Amino acid sequence: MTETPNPYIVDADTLTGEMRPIRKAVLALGSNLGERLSTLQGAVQAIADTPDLWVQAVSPVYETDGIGTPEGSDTFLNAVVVLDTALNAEMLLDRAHAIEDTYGRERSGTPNEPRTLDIDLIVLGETASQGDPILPHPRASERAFVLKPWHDVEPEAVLPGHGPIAGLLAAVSGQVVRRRDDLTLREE
Ligand SMILES: Nc1ncnc2c1ncn2[C@@H]1O[C@H](COP(=O)(O)OP(=O)(O)OP(=O)(O)O)[C@@H](O)[C@H]1O
Ligand SMILES: Nc1nc2c(c(=O)[nH]1)N=C(CO)CN2
Repeated sequence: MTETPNPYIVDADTLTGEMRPIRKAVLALGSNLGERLSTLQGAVQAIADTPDLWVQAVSPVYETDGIGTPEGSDTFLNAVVVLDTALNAEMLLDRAHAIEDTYGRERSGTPNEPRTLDIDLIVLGETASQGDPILPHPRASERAFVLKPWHDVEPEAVLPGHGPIAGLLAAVSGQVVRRRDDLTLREE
C-alpha cells in the first residue's frame, strides 16, 4: 500500500532553524520637514524591500496639523502601511529606525520636533508589550493621523485593547486631517 504523507506529522528537521509566525503589522509614517512626499515614497519602497515582509496596503496621504509639536512647526504628511511579516517587533523597529536614518532623521531631544521621517510600529498581530517597542503604540488610539489612513485601507481593523478603529475615530474628530487625493504613494 502506498502511504500518503500526513501533513500534520512534522518531521523534526523542519522545526530546526528559525520558524516564525507570519503576523499582520501596521506602520505609521509621518514627515513635516524637507521633501515630504518623496521621503514617504522612499520609506514605502524601503519597507517593501525588507526581507520577510510583504506589503499588503498603502493608505492615502493625509495633510495633518501637528499634535503636540513645537510652535511654528509645519504640517505633516501622514500615511500608513499594512503588511504581513515574519519579523519580530524588535527587528521591525530596528528596520524602521534604519530607514529613518537613511532619510536624515535628526534627534535633538526636543519632543515632537520637526522630522524628515518618523516610522512608528502601531500593531504587530495581537502582541501586547511594555518593552521597546511598546505595543500597541501607546498613543495610536488618540491620533487621527494614524486612525484615519488606517481606516481607509482596513475599515474593520481593531486596535488590540482599544476596539474597532472605526469607533475610535469619533473621539478624534476634532483633529485636523485632510486627505490629499492629489498625492499618492505607490506600493512598488
Ligand atoms: N510602538 C513603537 N513604535 C515606535 N517607537 C517606539 C514604539 N514603542 C516605543 N518606541 C520608542 O520610542 C522612542 C522614540 O521614538 P520617536 O523618536 O519616533 O518618538 P516620536 O515619534 O517623536 O513620538 P511618539 O512616540 O509620540 O510617536 C524610540 O526610540 C522607540 O524605541
Ligand atoms: N499631525 C501629526 N502630529 C504628530 C505626528 C505626526 O506624524 N503627525 N507625530 C508626532 C510624534 O510622532 C507628534 N505629532
